[in-house]
Amino acid sequence: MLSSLASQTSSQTEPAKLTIRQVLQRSVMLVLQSAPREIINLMLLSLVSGAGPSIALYFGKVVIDEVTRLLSDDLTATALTTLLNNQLLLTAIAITVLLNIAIDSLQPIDTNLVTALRDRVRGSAQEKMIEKVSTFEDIALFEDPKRLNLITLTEEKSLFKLQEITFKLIEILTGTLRLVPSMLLTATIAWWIPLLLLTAFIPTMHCRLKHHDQSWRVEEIQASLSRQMKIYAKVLTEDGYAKEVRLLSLQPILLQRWRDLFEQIFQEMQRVRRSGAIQTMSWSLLSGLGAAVPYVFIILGVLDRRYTFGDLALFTGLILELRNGIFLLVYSFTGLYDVSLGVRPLFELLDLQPQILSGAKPIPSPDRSPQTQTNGIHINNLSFTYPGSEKSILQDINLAIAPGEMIALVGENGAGKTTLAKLLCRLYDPTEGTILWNGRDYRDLKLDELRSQIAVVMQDYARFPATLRENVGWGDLPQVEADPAIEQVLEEAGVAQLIHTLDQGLDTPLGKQLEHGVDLSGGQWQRVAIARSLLRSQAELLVFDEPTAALDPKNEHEIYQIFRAIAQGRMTVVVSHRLALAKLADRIIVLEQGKILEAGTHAQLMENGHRYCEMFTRQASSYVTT
Ligand SMILES: Nc1ncnc2c1ncn2[C@@H]1O[C@H](COP(=O)(O)OP(=O)(O)OP(=O)(O)O)[C@@H](O)[C@H]1O
Repeated sequence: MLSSLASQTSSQTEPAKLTIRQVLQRSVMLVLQSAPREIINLMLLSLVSGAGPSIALYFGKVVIDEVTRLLSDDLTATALTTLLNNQLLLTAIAITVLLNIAIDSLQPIDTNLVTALRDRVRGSAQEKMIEKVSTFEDIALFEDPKRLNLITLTEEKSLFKLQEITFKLIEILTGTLRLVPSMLLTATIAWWIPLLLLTAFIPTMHCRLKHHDQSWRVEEIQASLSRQMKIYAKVLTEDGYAKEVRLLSLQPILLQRWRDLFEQIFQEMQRVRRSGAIQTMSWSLLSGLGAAVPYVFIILGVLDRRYTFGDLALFTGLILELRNGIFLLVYSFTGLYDVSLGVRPLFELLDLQPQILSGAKPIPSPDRSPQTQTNGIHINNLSFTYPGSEKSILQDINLAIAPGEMIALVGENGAGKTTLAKLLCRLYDPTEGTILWNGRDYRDLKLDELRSQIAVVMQDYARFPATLRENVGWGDLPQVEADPAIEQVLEEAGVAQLIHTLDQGLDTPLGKQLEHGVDLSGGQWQRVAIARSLLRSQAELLVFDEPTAALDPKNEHEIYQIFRAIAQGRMTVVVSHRLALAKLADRIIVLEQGKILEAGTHAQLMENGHRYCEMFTRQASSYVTT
C-alpha cells in the first residue's frame, strides 16, 4: 500500500508532454522577453534582405529591356550620352546598385544582432533553468533518474536549440518576405509555376519532419546513456575522485566505459542520420525536376517570341529565387520542428512542481498553559519511503522532542537515522504520519520560517567554493559581514586559528577550484561546517548528523562540550556512531531497520542490557584495546 502511494504521488508531478505548438508559443514569448530590441531590428533587416533580391531582379529586367529597346533603335549619340539622357535606365540602375549595396552592407549589422540575440536568449533561458533547479524545494529532484534526464537534456540540448529557434524564426520571416514577391512575379508568367514548385517540395518536407521525430526519439532514449557518460567523465576529471582513481588505476576501465557509451550513442545517431539523408536526397530529386519544367517553358516562350530577353533574365532569376525561398522555408519549418522537440525539455523542467510545498502558517509560539502536551516536536506514526522507491525505510515512528531536549539517534548503518534527520529538516515529507512543531503540522508552516528555525550539520556537509567568511556567514546571511560573530563561532568550533594562518584571513578563498584557493583538511572543513550552523543562533532545532566523523578523538571531546553548551535550551538531534557523544544526550533512541528498538537515558539503556548496551560495550572495549 505504501509503495502504491509513493508511486502515485511521484506520478502526480510527472510533467505533461507539451505539444509542439505550445513549445513554440512559449519559446517565442521567451525570446521576445529576453531580447525585444534585437528582435525588432532583425525584423527590419529581414525586410530588406528578404524582399531586396526580387526587387533588384525586377529592375535588372527593366535595364535589360530598355537596353534591348535602345539597341533596336538607331543610336546617333554616344553610348554615354544615351545612358545619361535615359531617365528610366538611370533610375533602374541606381535602384539595383543601391539595393545590392544595402543588402551587402547590412550583413555585419545582421551578424552582430544575431550574436547579441543568441547570447541574450541563452543567458535568460539558463537563468530560468538554474533558478528553477536551485529553488525547487524537493530534494528528490536530484534522486529521480527521469528528472535528472530532463536536466541533462535541458543543459545539453534545449539551451542550444532555443537559440536556434530564434534563427529559424528569422529565417522563416526572411524566407516568406523573399518568397511572396518572387511568387507573385512568377505567377505572372504562369499561375501553375509557383504551385508546381511548392508541391514538389511537400515530400521532402514530410520526410524531414519524420526524420527529426526519429532523431529526437533516439536522443530522448539516449539521455540516460549520455548522463552515464557524464558521470564517468566527472569521475575521471574531477578532483574529488582524482586520488582514488589514480591509486586504484581506474582510468582504463572507466575511460573504456565512456568510449563504449559514446560509440553506442554515436552509432545509433549515425543510423538515423544516414537513413534520413538518403530519404531526403531521393525526394530532393523530385523537387529538382519540378524546377526544370518552368525553366524549359520560359525558354520555349522566348523562342516563340512571346517573351523578351529581359523576361528570360527575370524569369530564370525569379524561378531560382522562388526555389531558394521555398527551400529555405522548408528547411526552416522542418528545422523549427526539430528545435522545438529539443526545447521541450526546458519547458517541461520549468513546469515541474515540487511535492514539498510551503504552508501558509507562521511558526506557532510554545503554548504557555500548564500541562501542555503540544510544545516541542512530535513525530506521530511516521512511515517513509523514498520517492520512486518501493522499500519502506522508516515504519511507524513515534517520538517527542521536548523543548530544550537533546536526543541521540543511534543504530547500525542503514537503520534510517539520516533519513529521520532529513525529515525533521523537511527535506522530504513523511509518506504516512505527521511531524508537528509546537502542535502544528510541518506541512502547514511557512517553509522559509521553519527552515530558519533549524541549524544543520549534514553528514555530507557542503564545502562551498567561497571565502572562509562566506562558508561560515552563509549560515545566517545577515551576519555575513559581522566579523566578531563569525570569529566567535569559529572559536567555538575550535578553528579560530584559521583566521590567522590563512593569508587573507576571513576573505581567503577556500577550495582548490578557486583561484588562489586554499584547501582545508577534512577535520577543518567539518569544523567550518559546525561554525556555520552555530552562527544560526536563533535556531530552535539543531540537527547534527555525524558532526564529529572527521575529528580526531582528542578534539572530539572538546567538541562534545561545545555541543552540550550550544544545545542548552534548544531541541537537539544528534546522529552519531560515536556513543560517547550519544551518552551526552538526555535520551538515546536506538533505530533498527527503520523502527525504534529502544529509547531511554544512557544509564537506563545500559541497565536494560539490550542492543545499546551491546553496542556501547563493544565500542568501549575497542577504544581500550586500540
Ligand atoms: N535518496 C535515497 N533514495 C532511496 N533510498 C535511500 C536514499 N537515501 C538513503 N536511502 C536508503 O535508506 C536507508 C537508510 O539510510 P540512512 O542514510 O537513513 O541510514 P543511516 O542509519 O543514517 O545509515 P548510516 O549510519 O550508514 O549513515 C538505506 O537503506 C539507504 O539505502
